[in-house]
Amino acid sequence: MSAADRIEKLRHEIREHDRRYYVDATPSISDREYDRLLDELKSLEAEHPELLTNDSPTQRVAGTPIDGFETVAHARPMYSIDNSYAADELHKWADRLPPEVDRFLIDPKIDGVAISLRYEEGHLVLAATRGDGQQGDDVTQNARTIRSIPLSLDVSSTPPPAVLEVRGEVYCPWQVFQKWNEELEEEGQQQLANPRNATAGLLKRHDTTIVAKRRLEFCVHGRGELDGVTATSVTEFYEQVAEWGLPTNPYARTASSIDEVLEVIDAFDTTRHTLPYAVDGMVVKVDQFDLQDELGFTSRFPRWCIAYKYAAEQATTKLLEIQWQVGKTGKLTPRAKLEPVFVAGTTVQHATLHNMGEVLGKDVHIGDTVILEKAGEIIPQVVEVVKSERPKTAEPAVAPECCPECGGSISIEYDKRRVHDIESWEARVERERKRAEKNSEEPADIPKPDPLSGLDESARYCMNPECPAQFRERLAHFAGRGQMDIDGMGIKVIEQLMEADLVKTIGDVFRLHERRDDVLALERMGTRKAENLFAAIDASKQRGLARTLASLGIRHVGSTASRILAEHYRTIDGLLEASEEEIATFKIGENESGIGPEIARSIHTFLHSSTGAAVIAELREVGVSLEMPEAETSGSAGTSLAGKSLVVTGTLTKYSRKEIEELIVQHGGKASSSVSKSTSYLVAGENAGSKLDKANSLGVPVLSEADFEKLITE
Ligand SMILES: NC(=O)c1ccc[n+]([C@@H]2O[C@H](COP(=O)([O-])OP(=O)(O)OC[C@H]3O[C@@H](n4cnc5c(N)ncnc54)[C@H](O)[C@@H]3O)[C@@H](O)[C@H]2O)c1
Ligand SMILES: [Zn+2]
Repeated sequence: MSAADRIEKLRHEIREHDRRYYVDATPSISDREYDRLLDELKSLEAEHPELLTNDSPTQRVAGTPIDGFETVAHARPMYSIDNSYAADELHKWADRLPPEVDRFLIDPKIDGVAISLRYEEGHLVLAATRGDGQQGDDVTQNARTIRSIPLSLDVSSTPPPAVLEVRGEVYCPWQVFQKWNEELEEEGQQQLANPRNATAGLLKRHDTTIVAKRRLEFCVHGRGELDGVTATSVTEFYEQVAEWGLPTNPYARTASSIDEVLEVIDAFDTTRHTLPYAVDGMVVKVDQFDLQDELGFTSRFPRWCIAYKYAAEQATTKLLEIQWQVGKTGKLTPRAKLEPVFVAGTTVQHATLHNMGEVLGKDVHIGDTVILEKAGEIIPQVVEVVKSERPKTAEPAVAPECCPECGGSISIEYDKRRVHDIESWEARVERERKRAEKNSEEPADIPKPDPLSGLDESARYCMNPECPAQFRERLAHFAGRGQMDIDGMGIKVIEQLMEADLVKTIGDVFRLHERRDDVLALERMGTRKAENLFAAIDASKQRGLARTLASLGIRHVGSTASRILAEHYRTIDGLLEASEEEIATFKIGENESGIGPEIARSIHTFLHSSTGAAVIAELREVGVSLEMPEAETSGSAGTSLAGKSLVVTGTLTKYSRKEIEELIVQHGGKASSSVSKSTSYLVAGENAGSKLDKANSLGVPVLSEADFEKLITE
């Protein structure tokens, strides 16, 4: 292949990865692999400067604004940061700086999403994502739900500047990330690769209540347009914004030479593993603003700033076997069994391979030497196969043609995007033909997508409804923590119960006490343990509709969806009467419920299938509660303000501005800064001024603090 062709191919591939990464938040390759492609392109372009074009991915900040959000131009562009992986790269960077630079600021590189916050006269007026660096998406409504982003600045010690634009990182703390992934797993959905994808995916959601639920955090790390800010260095700037109530990273340090910088970086490699959020490197900045301004920017990066990325911890080991595990929905997941190896603090013996498409894509053979990586991810990943070390006897991986546990038949799913591309091809060609005809042009060539192949396989399912492996996994889920919470019914006991033919259906669990002697006859059971088990089973009958639904392991119907459904329909009969369409479209106040067609189809199909009907009948018969207790509402504060837009003005006695605005959001409302016809209420405190006049003239209802409290406690 000629250099020109290779360059074109790389650019095409990189753009495709950029789209997956920045727009869809579902990357298909690791960052390391991506960086390798970009490096190859960079060096080819360096060898062939005549082929360099300014639309090359090496020449611009990647990312594009997303459909459905308003696009906003940044007052000052938002750049990416040049990366380095080794000490000598940092030295090289420092060698190019003017000699006056004698102070660096180093702060942790939190692995989240860059955002710009604009405060005018102390009030948050705009939150925007980086987008392509020149233009981003207006995500103000989503940003307002993040608790560490003040809606107005704290001006008790320093008055606010006319304009304060801070740049910073929105991120998803480990705890939130883990809980979220557990929920996805429970719902049989694809898990999130890392906290950064989680954050990126969430910020582009249109439903602020979903965003509010996940508790993202924010931390300042840079500046945009400023008017009336006196800081002359990053250090001073951080101090100043902290006074206004904006969070900065407590681990920011200064150093006066690159050697000192490297010491800070080294020391932090240990600390970072103890933090409640993901840190993948350190960012080194020239501290003084005047020197930063003098240095300026390249097309993609500031010259006064560089990121040092810690190497993801990797290890090399041998892949012994591929095991196919059957999940509760029948999904078969390939898992690599490995020669035990120590990586990032733990001994690893297994790594996930996700699906057959990925196994084929990585060309995994049994007996291969593989490189494992534990980057931000908790579960180690097989990054690549070392082909040069492949033994002659190595066998290519094959997917099972039937369920490895029950022999049941298999159904295969393919990458949805590819299926769509293929199915829509003719229509796209036709559309282009019509468009061209109208403009009397030649239609552009829309290449026919390749047919589906094994590489596109995204999942494999055992279709046998009586598959014992599926039942075992379903039962473990049913009895598990957060679902029916049946203490003493772990996987081992479940296996024993199934083996002794004591439990063949979920209803059997609740009839176990009728077979006391058989239960007592199980190995390692004993009277005490059995009594505890019976008591736990009995107690679980009162968990209520939401938890019972979630415990059934219906695809896409996890704890969140179950709670929303239970709160809306109150009883199983209410839910049984609802049509699929009704379930997909009912509203909470004026808001979307968050259920949507996919969940609706799944729950409706289940409830009206013979299996589903049988499960419900059994649960009723044994006395499991299938109602939502009256007193119980959702974990969030409530939905009394759902779909309402509120403006707060004047001085309040009980709440700060930030507190009341948080309350509004917690109760499902929107806190806006200006009164218009669409404002639902104006909450007015002492000395309310022009906003009160405007509300009165527009006929917007005005609430006192007490009225407001009544509204949210109703
Ligand atoms: N896997 C894929 O398909 C794929 C595709 C595209 C990009 N990527 C990856 O994305 C990365 C490029 O993304 P990028 O342009 O956002 O660059 P980056 O993540 O390497 O670094 C720049 C970002 O760091 C953030 N940051 C965090 N803490 C900071 C601090 N204290 N000070 C300043 N900034 C801080 C800012 O948001 C800034 O935008 C590369 O590592 C690449 O591997 C992967
Ligand atoms: Zn099976």
